[in-house]
Amino acid sequence: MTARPLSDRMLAEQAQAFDAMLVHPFVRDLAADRLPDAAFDRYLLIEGAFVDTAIAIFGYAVAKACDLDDRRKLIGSLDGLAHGQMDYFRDAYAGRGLAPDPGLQADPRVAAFRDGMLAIARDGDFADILTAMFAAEWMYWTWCDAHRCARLADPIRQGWIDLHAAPEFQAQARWLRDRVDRIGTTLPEDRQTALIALFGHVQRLEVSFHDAAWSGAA
Ligand SMILES: Cc1ncc(C[n+]2csc(CCO)c2C)c(N)n1
Repeated sequence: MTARPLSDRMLAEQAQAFDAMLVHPFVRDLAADRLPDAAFDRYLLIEGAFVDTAIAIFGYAVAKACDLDDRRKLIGSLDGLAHGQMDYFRDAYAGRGLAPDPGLQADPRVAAFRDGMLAIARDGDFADILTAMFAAEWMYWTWCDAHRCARLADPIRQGWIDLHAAPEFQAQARWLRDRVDRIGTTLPEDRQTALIALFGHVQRLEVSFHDAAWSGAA
C-alpha cells in the first residue's frame, strides 16, 4: 500500500482551518464586488508589506535547501516577487494615492501573521518552510480559482484575482504541493504530524491577517 501524500493529509486533516479562509468575509465581499474601498486599501498596504516579508522567507528557503534544482526554482520565485509583485503594489499605491501606515502594520493581527511566518522560516527547516509556503499559496490559488469568473469594477482588484488564478501561479502552487509530497515520503510519522499541524497554524494566521484588512482597527 502506498502512503497517502502528505499534502492530501494536510488538506483533509486541516480542512476546517483551510475552509475558514475560503469563506472569509474579505474573500466573500471582494468576490461579490462589495468590499469597501477602505478595506481594500488596508489590504493593499498590509499585503504589499507581506510580499517584502515573503522575499525574506524565500531567502531562508534558498539558504536551507540542499538541492540545486530547489534553489533554482526558489530563485525564480524570488525574482517574481521582487519584480512582478512589487510592481503591482507600486502601481496600486500610486493609483489609490496610498502612503505607508505604520499603525496598520503594528496591528496585532497583522504582526502575528508577519512575525509568525518569519519565525517559521528563521527557526524551521526546509520542510517547515515548504509547508508554510504551500499553505499560503494553495489557499490563495484555491480562493482565486473559485472566483475566476468574477468581474470586478476596479481593475486593480480584478488584476489581483487574475494574478492568482493564472496558470503561472497554479504551477508554482503545484510545485510546492509536489515538493511537500516528496519530502513527506522521507519523514517519520511524528514529523509529518507536526507539519500537518503547521499547515493549520498558517491558515489561522491568514484568517487574522484578513480580519485586520476586512474590519479595520481591532
Ligand atoms: C496574506 C497572503 N497570503 C497568501 C498569499 C499567497 N501568495 C502569493 S505569492 C506568495 C509568496 C510567498 O509564498 C504567497 C504566499 C498572499 N499573497 N498573501
